[in-house]
Amino acid sequence: MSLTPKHFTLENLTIATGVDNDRLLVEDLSLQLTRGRVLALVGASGSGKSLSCSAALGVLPPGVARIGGRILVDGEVRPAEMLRGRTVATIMQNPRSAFNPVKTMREHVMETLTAIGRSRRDAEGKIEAALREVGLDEPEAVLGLYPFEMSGGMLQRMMIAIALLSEAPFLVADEPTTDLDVVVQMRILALLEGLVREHDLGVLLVTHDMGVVARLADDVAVLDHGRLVETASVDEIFHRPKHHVTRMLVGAHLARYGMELAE
Ligand SMILES: Nc1ncnc2c1ncn2[C@@H]1O[C@H](COP(=O)(O)OP(=O)(O)OP(=O)(O)O)[C@@H](O)[C@H]1O
Repeated sequence: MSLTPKHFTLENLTIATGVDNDRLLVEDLSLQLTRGRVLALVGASGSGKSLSCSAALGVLPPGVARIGGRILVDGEVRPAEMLRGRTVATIMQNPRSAFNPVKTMREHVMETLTAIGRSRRDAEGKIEAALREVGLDEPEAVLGLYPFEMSGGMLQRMMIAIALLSEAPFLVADEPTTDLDVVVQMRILALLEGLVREHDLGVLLVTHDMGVVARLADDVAVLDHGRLVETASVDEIFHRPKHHVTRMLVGAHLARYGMELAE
């Protein structure tokens, strides 16, 4: 595998649960992330977006298993667990639940770096720069804070800073702005947009918000009941949606602005 991989691929992923894994939750899903591009994964609640992310990160919940498919980096098959944190970083929906309430930000940063086998000495000089880059302007003070001393927006910035420090070329962002108020949402989206460009990140962005898709995504994959029903550029998805689920998602978004989909 090259040191700076270009592609992260989920190939024919099938995820199941139940006795003998007889209930399929995600079926034959193939997606490809490319450096410098944002792929939005959209679909109704329960369509399998989060489980697909978890499978990509090798962290499926107990009782749920990947029963088919593989993960490739630049065409080479890799175990998801080996990639997590090193090749693929993650930011999640509820930043508060992602942090241990009795640990400071510095402890979180150090733990993450240790977990992915990065030298602390190498990273030490980069920590303050990473915090500044995500808009945490007083890094020394922030590193001494506990989660309860920080707002949701600050915690999300911190989670993004930790992802940056891992220097992973790919990022899985599962509903990264859902729990934030609208003003903070806009700021976090602008931050992510800049970081994708600056660090040439390949991003899988899970969202139910087509406004976020319009703002950040280059490409869109639409899931319905665990199956991929449409993949296209963001422009195609908004102007020429084909599948009825895509049409419904885009139509619902336009309706918020008093507009309708052209027939
Ligand atoms: N731990 C679990 N055990 C069994 N079934 C699960 C588990 N987690 C999720 N599921 C089921 O898998 C399907 C997909 O769930 P998933 O959370 O991936 O959907 P989603 O598209 O992310 O939904 P949302 O937008 O509501 O987060 C759903 O039918 C859900 O009930």
